[in-house]
This record gives sequence, structure tokens and C-alpha cells, in this order.
Amino acid sequence: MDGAAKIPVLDFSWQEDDGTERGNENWKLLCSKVREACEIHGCFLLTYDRIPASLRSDMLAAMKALFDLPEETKTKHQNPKPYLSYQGKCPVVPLHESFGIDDVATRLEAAREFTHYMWPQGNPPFCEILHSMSSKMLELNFTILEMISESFGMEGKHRDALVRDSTSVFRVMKYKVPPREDQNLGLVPHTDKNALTVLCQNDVQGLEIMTKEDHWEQVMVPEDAFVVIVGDALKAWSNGRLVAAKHRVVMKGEKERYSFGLFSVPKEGAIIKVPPELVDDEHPLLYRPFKFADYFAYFVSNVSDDALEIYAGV
Ligand SMILES: O=C(O)CCC(=O)C(=O)O
Ligand SMILES: [Fe+2]
Repeated sequence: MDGAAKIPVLDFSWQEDDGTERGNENWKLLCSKVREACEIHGCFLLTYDRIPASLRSDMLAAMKALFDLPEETKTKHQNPKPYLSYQGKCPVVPLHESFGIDDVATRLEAAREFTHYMWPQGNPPFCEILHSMSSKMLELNFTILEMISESFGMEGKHRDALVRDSTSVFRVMKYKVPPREDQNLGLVPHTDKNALTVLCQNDVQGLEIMTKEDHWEQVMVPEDAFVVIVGDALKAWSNGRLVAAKHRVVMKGEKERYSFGLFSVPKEGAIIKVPPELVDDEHPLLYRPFKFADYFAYFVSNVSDDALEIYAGV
């Protein structure tokens, strides 16, 4: 780690009466700040009052109870799709444990099924917290996608394409305390493959992003903030104008880290196609149209830092 990154913190806590309504000047200013942060860093921090602090602390407490369940219960969460099944005791990242839950933000039934697997005797508060948090984070994620389209002056069918063609995955993660200073990698360096990720964490720092100068810098996340990260799908859609931030987790100190994230993911069958508004003499087309699911399958069998360029670069 080389230092703390100067990632902007944007205030998304607009109220109906404070003048920041969609379409007005304050909204447009916020859209351009979002775009600028995504162009420079591929990442920003935000504060947002529509997700109350009490829901965040309930979520973190619920996650602790989840990860405290016996290993054989947690292993029951299996999904044939890559990176969704319960993961623990992975030799590459032994500190990391996670669950990925499909569609839980939009389907209460998905929250019920997951809860039932983990607590067959029932745990309605857990189910309620999981669904409520994931659906609020999905709304936020979609708002940011809309702001990005708007900041590029997108109109008509291209404007809402990102949101209309997206589904979501909610991930919950725990990072154990490292046994020694040299065994502290919580999550390997990667770019997210999906469109946009919104993350939230407990008070233990550890997220680092790679700067344009190839330095790892810590993202100091204020206690009440969310982290937003641009993924490969959005980078490709934007014709490379937005950066897909490479990031990792490094653990220090004596406290466990918990984080959760809402990933907007192009739907089954969705094609990532650069809108014509984003191609001109200064910005020649960088990516051919491709089916996101095919790119993801390619990545899973050819894990590489350059997967997007190799797969879809023109
Ligand atoms: O735990 C974090 O803060 C980062 C998680 C992450 O990068 C991921 O799940 O893709
Ligand atoms: Fe990530």
C-alpha cells in the first residue's frame, strides 16, 4: 500500500425540498461529478440518507450471525453459477468467506429461500433485513447507472438500456483477522466483471484500489459511506471512457471485517453494445458488441487481468 487515495465523497442525500430533484441543475451537477469520478478513478464514495444507519447496523449484526453458523450449514448455499456458492477456506484467500445471492433485491422469495436454508426453523428478521437492504442498494445502484447515462447526454432507448437490461447479485463477505502480517490478503486483485458495484462495510478498513500510476492505495471509507466501483461491463459500454477500478482487500489489525455489496449484472442474454453517442473521431470504437454471459463464461475459464480487452477489444 502506497498511500490513501483521493477518492471523492459525493452527497446523495437529497430531499424532495432541497432542490436536488431529477433533471434540475443540482442533479445535473451531481451526474457530472459521478461521471468525472468514474472517468478518473473508476470509483467514488457516497453518503445516502435513504438507507438508514440503523438498517446498516442491523445488516452487519445479521451477517455476523450468518457467518457464525456451523460450516455444514453455510455449505448448503450452493449455486451452479460461478462465484455465488458459499465460499470459505479457499487456499488462495483463507481469510475470506462469502455468499452470493441471486435476485434477492427484487424477489422476496429468494430472501426467504436463502434464510430457510440457513435457519430451517425460521428467522424472519434476517429475511426482512436482507431483502430491505438489498432492494435499497439496488435502487441506489440503478440511480447511479441512470446518472451515468444522463451525464453522457444519452437519450431515448440508450438512456435506460443499462438499467432495463440489468439484474442483480447481493454478496455478503467476512474477512478473518490475519494470523501474521505477511498473510494478510483478504481478496485477490481484480476488476468486477458486472456493470456497477455498491459496497458497504463495517468500521474495519482494507479496501485498496490500483491508481493509474500502478500504485495500490487504501480507500478510507467513512463510517456512513458507500463505495461505488465501475466494472468491466460498464467500462465496455462506455467505450472505455469509464475506468474499471482494479481493487483488492488487505487485512490488518485485530478486528474482523464485514462487507456487503450489490452488483448490477447484465441480464441473461443481454448484449453490451457501445451506444453511438459514445463513438466519435476522438473516441474510436474500442469494444465490439458482445453477450455479457459469454464474456463472463470466457473469464471464468481464462481468468486474466486483460480478459475484457482480449475477449471484446476491437
Ligand atoms: O469487501 C470488499 O470491500 C470488496 C469486495 C469485492 O471487491 C468483491 O466482492 O468483488
Ligand atoms: Fe470487487
